Amino acid sequence: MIRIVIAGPRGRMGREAVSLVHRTEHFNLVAVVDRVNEGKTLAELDGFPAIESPIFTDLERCLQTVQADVLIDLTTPEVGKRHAEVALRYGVRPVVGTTGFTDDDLARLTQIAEEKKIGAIIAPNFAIGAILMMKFAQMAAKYFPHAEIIELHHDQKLDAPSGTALKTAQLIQQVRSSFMQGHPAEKETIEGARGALYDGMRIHSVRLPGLVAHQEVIFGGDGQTLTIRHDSFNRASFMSGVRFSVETVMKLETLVYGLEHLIE
Ligand SMILES: NC(=O)C1=CN([C@@H]2O[C@H](COP(=O)(O)OP(=O)(O)OC[C@H]3O[C@@H](n4cnc5c(N)ncnc54)[C@H](O)[C@@H]3O)[C@@H](O)[C@H]2O)C=CC1
Ligand SMILES: O=C(O)C1=N[C@H](C(=O)O)C[C@H](O)C1
Repeated sequence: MIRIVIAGPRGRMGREAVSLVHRTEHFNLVAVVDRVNEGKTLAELDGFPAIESPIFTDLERCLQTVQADVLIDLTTPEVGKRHAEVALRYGVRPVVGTTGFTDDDLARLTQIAEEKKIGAIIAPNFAIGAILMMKFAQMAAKYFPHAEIIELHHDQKLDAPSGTALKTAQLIQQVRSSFMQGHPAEKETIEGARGALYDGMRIHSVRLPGLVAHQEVIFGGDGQTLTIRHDSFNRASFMSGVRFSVETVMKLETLVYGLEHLIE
């Protein structure tokens, strides 16, 4: 039995994760961390099954009160960073889906995980199709070094570019020489027209109601283009990756950033 705390249970992802943990026989939801509702149980909140998991508004107090193995964090960038650090310090393995972490954040958390010799997973995307899309993009970049990333998300998303787009850009960067794409003399007549710049390649972020989570990587070569696209149409698409991460983090002794390191 893996004892789990979920932070952000009332969010779009958090609700799916509560349902996943509830229906998985060897998972036990020992508590949740919410912004409000201290002292209640999940069962008292609208739209949740009859789960008696206590609600805390502070992760430290939660981990001082309940015994947990894994923290699933699905909150906001600032909260997610703080939660991952607190969990590691309490010997609880973080599985973080929250995006918006910088390289410095990842380095600090990696150091703590190594000091504590416990596993942690920070996964910018839990959907298997998105992980394959990133892997295929990295393969393609060896042959097509000119790439632009277009990520498209719902308009309630806080961070831009998405964690997935940043991860994709890093994977492409690893297999191509650094260079600036486009015409050396190009000028934006409206600021931002060419998107964000990551090591010479452009990332474009679309935010619209109706979208969930989508990404296209377009590669250009001599007389041809190649487009690799992934679409998540609902948040259930992320849940097999959350389940896999919870099971896998129990066997790790360091921090892994991205599920592409864990799937064959
Ligand atoms: N890795 C992946 O596959 C995926 C990652 N995400 C990421 O997960 C995060 C959450 O996304 P959504 O569920 O769409 O957002 P959301 O806005 O629906 O949910 C966030 C929840 O966090 C809660 N929260 C805020 N501060 C808190 C605190 N101090 N303690 C406890 N809870 C707190 C909010 O009340 C809210 O319920 C985002 O960073 C998003 O980018 C989203 C989808 C997939
Ligand atoms: O906020 C979201 O919705 C998503 N966030 C993650 C990201 O930033 O890449 C994963 C997925 O794209 C959905």
